[in-house]
Amino acid sequence: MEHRVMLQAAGVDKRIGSRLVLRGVSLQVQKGEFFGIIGPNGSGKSTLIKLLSGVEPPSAGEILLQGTNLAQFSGKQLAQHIAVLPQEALPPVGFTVREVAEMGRYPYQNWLGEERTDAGELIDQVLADLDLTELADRPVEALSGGERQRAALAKVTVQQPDLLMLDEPTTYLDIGYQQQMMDYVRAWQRSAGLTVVAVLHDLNLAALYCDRIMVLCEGEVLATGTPETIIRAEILEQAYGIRPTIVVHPQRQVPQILL
Ligand SMILES: Nc1ncnc2c1ncn2[C@@H]1O[C@H](COP(=O)(O)OP(=O)(O)OP(=O)(O)O)[C@@H](O)[C@H]1O
Repeated sequence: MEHRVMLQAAGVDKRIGSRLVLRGVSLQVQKGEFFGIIGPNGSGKSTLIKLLSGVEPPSAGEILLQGTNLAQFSGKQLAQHIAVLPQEALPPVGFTVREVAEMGRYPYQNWLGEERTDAGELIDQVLADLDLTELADRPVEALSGGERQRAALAKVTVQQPDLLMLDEPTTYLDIGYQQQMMDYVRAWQRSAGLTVVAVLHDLNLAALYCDRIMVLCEGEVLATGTPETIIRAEILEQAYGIRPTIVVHPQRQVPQILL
């Protein structure tokens, strides 16, 4: 059956020790949507990404991927659908850029590490698209932060997921690389109908790239909506305790904040 909803969470709680870190979180991400999650430090964003990607189970509630509970997928099956680009996208040391990209094929390989189709061409293409051809044989520990982030992006691209999750993907990047990375993900979203769920700290980036944004605050959903409805002084004051000035981006017509 064709599902228009890619990912759904219903009444999700997460308890860590004696603390309820997430409380009654519900969300629906449509296929092909760019969905942002924002919120102050410690509000539960990374924890939510762990649950949404199936790394950890919720303590209550359920999470469905195209209508099927995440708990019903094996790790390898899940990896054919969902790729996660973590905050510290530092691929393991001792591997070359090409080897790191090849790891993205893991969900399609049998226990001997063999794949039914040859992914060599795909890997070459992705390395070229990300400007990594020249660096393909370089060990990842000999890369700059921005290059390493591109190597990590190559790996998740080669994984060919339907759903890409980003946890603060631009944390260690300068503004040039931040924009490059977000543009790359958006181009992929538009060309392949990729669904994106991204935790973003930068509210201006969130407003520029997300179709909808959810605000998490102390483990609960404060609001969900388009950038225009979310990036507003009242909501940001409630979430972050600041009252920024909001202006409209002169070219893109989305809200941007000034501190
Ligand atoms: N393994 C753990 N043990 C105990 N507490 C934890 C653990 N993981 C997370 N927490 C707590 O859960 C809360 C939410 O953490 P989480 O990392 O999800 O927040 P976040 O919104 O991603 O924060 P940040 O923006 O700072 O990355 C925090 O109070 C954190 O201290």
